[in-house]
Order: sequence, then C-alpha cells, then structure tokens
Amino acid sequence: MQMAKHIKIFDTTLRDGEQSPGCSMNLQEKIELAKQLERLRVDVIEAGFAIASPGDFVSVKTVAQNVKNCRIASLARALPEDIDRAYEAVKYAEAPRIHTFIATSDIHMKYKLKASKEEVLQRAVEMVKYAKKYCGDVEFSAEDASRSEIEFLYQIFEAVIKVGATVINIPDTVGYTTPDEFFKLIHNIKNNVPNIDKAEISVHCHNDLGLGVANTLAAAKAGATQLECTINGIGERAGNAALEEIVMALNTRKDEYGMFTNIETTELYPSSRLVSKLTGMKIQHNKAIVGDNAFAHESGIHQHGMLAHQSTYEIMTPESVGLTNNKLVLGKHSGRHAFEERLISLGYHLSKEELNKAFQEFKVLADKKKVIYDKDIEALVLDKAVMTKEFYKLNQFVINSGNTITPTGIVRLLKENEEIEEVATGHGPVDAVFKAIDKIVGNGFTLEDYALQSVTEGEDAQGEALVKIKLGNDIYNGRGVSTDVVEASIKAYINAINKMLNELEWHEE
Ligand SMILES: CC(=O)SCCNC(=O)CCNC(=O)[C@H](O)C(C)(C)COP(=O)(O)OP(=O)(O)OC[C@H]1O[C@@H](n2cnc3c(N)ncnc32)[C@H](O)[C@@H]1OP(=O)(O)O
Ligand SMILES: CC(C)C(=O)C(=O)O
Repeated sequence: MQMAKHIKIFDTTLRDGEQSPGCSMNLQEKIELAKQLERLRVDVIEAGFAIASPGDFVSVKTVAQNVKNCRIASLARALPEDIDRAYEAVKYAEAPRIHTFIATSDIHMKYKLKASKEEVLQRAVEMVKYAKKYCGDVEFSAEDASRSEIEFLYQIFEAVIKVGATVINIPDTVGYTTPDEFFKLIHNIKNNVPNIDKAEISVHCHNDLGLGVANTLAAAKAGATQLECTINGIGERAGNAALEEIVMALNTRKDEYGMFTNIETTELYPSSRLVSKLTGMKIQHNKAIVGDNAFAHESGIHQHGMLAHQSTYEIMTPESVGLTNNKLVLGKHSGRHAFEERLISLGYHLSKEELNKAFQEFKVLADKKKVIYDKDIEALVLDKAVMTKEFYKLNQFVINSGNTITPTGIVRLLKENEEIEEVATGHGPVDAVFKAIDKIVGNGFTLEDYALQSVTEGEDAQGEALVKIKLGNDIYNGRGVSTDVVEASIKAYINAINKMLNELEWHEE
C-alpha cells in the first residue's frame, strides 16, 4: 500500500480573495480572518500585497505578528522596492515568505510589461536573489504560466531554483486551462526542469471557466504539493479555486488521490460564514460543501434513502465540515455556559467582554423569538467577532410610512454621550432613515449596495441587512440584524459608517 502524500494548503483569501470587487476588509477584519485560518490549520497565509497601500502593509505586518502557527507570505512584484516592503512586513512572522512574481506569457510580456523574454528571465533571477538576501523562503510565480511557452517556463524555473527559490508556482491566471492540459503541464515541468526536486511545486488556479478546483486537483495528481486557494472561492473576476472544495475532494476521495492535508475540516463551515459576513459576499445556496443546500434533501426518494442510511445520498457528513445538526439551539432560559459552549462549537471564540455583550443580546432576542437557531446566534456574534470602535450608536428611530404618504424617518444617534437627532423623507422607510443618518454624519460617501435577507425561516425570523458604502475608491461593508428590518438596515448602515470612520482615524494617526 502506498503512503498518503502530504499536500500543503496556501490560503490567499486575504490577498487574491480581497481582490474581488467590493470585498475589501479592514484591519480588524483581516486579523480575525487570519486567526480563523490558523484554526483551520492552513499551511501558508498570503496576508496581502505589502506595497499596494499603507493599509495592506500594516495588515500583513499585524498578521505576521499575531499568527504563530502558519507561514506568512506577502506578494511582491519583481521589483526591489516591492520586495523591501514585503520583507519589512513579513519579517515579524515565525516563518516568513516573500512571494515574488512576473508574467511569462507572450501576451503579458509584449503588452503589459513591454519586456523581452531575456529581460523577464533576468529580472526573475535577480529578484529571487534579492529576496533571498532577506528571507530563506522565496516563492516565485510565473504569472499567466498556463498561456506561456513551455520551454520558457522550464528555463525560468530552472534559473530561479538555481538562485534559491524554494517554491515555484504555476498560476492559471486567467482560468484558461483544462484539467487534462494542466495535468500535462505540471507533469512536464516536474520531468523537464532538472533541479525541480529542490523546490516545491505549487499551483494557483482561477475559475473563469468554472474549472478552478478541477484544474487544481489535476495538478495535485501530476505532482503539485502546494495548492493555492481561497475560502468560498472568492478572488479576482470569477474567483479562485475554493479551498473547502479542494480539501473535501482530497479528503473524501483518498482512494483516488492518496493525499491528505493538515486542514481541520470542522472549521470549514465557520470559515466560510466568516468570509461571507466580512466581505458581504453571499454564498449561493447550492455551493458545494458550505452552501445552505449542500446537505439538504428535498425529494421523497432521497429522503427515504437518507432515513434508511445516510450514505445513500451523502458522500461526507455535515458534521465533518463543521455543520452541527442542532437546529433548535437555545432558548430564553439558557445560561451563559450553554451559550458559550454553543458558540465554540459554531467556531466563535469571543473574549469575556464580547461574550457578555453577546449574551445580553441573545437574551433580548430570546424574548422576541420563539425559536432560536444556530444561524440566529451566528448573526448575533458576527458583529462581536470583529470589534469596531463605535463612533455612532443607534439610540431610537421612528418611521411614518404607508402607500399614500411620503415615508418619513426620525433617527436619534449617540455620538459618545451626545444625542443627535434628524428627520428626513425618502422613497421608502429605509431610504428615509438612511437620509436622516446622512444628515447626522455628513456626506462624502455614497450607498453602493443594499440587500436584505432573512436569517432563518418563520414569521419571527430575524432580518439581516447588508450594505456597502463607498468613499473615494474604498468600499466599507456593514451588516445589521434585528427582527425589525428597518432597525436591521439602520444598524448595517451605522456599522459601515463606523468602519469607514475607524479607517479614516487610523490613517490620521
Ligand atoms: C495576477 C495578480 O493577481 S497580480 C496581483 C494584483 N494585485 C494588485 O494589483 C494589488 C493592488 N495593486 C496596486 O495597488 C497597484 O497596482 C500597485 C501599488 C501594486 C502598483 O501601482 P502603480 O505603481 O501605480 O502601477 P500600476 O498598477 O498602474 O501598473 C503596474 C506597473 O507594474 C508593472 N508590473 C506588473 N507586474 C509586474 C511584475 N510582476 N514585476 C514587475 N513589474 C510589474 C507594470 O508593468 C506597470 O509598470 P509601469 O508603471 O512601469 O508601466
Ligand atoms: C501572482 C499570481 C500568483 C496570481 O495571483 C495569479 O497569477 O493569478
């Protein structure tokens, strides 16, 4: 019998994932996510692109300072200033990595870099050498590798390994390749780059044709031992290969792949929910592994089969990915211990102060709602999982609305201990209260997106409002939950405003 092979998971949710339009996260959110990735036990966290902005630099550095059990990487173009900045940020990590890249396809070299093959080869070698002066662990990516000339890939990989690259990454940058083709590419690189055994082979697949995961798995079969991916598959354009799908495919089909990862699979669902909440990017219901319907059985024949035996229609258990089966969780007579235990099993690790606040809110909710589901609890604590300084807090609101009158909203907010009240009219009650808040806060930002969904089923279900506001080029997500949808909307709007003000204050410091 062959020994199972260890496959490393390189998570790039904080870098490529954050490149999804509208998915920006603030510093506290990134730290929270990095800690969750540590609980998930990914091998490498790509924490950002340090030179991209002062905010990116600080978040890479703070992740490096706070996460101890994963390797921490920063992306850097093949430029000395990028590499300097990347190292300045990752040097605080127990295990730092500089990840430098340059495009190798004719299209990118001609139109984007305006550089010849020789120049690209020389820059790649010089920059890997340059990075090695700082850091033992240097990953080199040949951007757009899947559309690059294969002989050039052999040449550039051999050259960068010679000067010390520890990982060579083969990205399918534009999601163009197919599983058979990518298998051959990785197989050929493994067999034609003379010093390939001195470096790890990595792949990074995008999902433009919906083949990101299939291509990644084909590459693993061909010999790649580091797989780059993101939670929920978020990322540039159609996204990256989804971490949870890759991991569960390897896990469920050990017979086919003979591979294992270090991932704590019961943390997959909490990680997915966290990313969705932090980015405001909803998970489609039929999404594999983590979608609401992934373990739901609707039709009679399937339900009959499931009643007879779970294995008839489930190839993995919901528990194995961190979904608990306790639909009915806690009620108004529950105590703090049971509440905390439930939170931990859902993947939320709150401080004592955060827990106390969440418990008080849980009791208020339990008075309003007959049945409290896991999702209600998650909705409550997600705000606590990422503490944001509250510049404004909702004190009171009143709306006057109907189909024959102009909707009017009166909102009173607390700013420190000062009460500020404004009134405004709008196209509907939510528009009216948002306009009243604009009058209090002042404008400069715009509402980019607003969505409302119910957290669970039932007439007393909580409404969850998600808003995106934009200031300059920056987007801030806010969320709010309440059994009253106008209140949920106000909370979401104030949450986004508070995040924006936190960021502005941080930039002023
Ligand atoms: C495939 C990927 O996902 S790559 C990662 C993509 N992520 C990002 O771009 C993160 C956000 N980016 C940014 O904030 C900015 O683009 C920055 C700060 C990195 C650079 O900003 P600017 O200096 O204003 O340059 P801009 O983005 O307009 O153009 C990119 C420049 O980098 C060059 N470049 C692109 N890739 C590389 C590379 N790998 N190595 C060296 N130079 C590169 C381009 O040729 C161009 O150079 P030019 O200014 O001499 O024409
Ligand atoms: C920088 C590389 C790894 C990348 O993100 C891509 O090619 O998609």
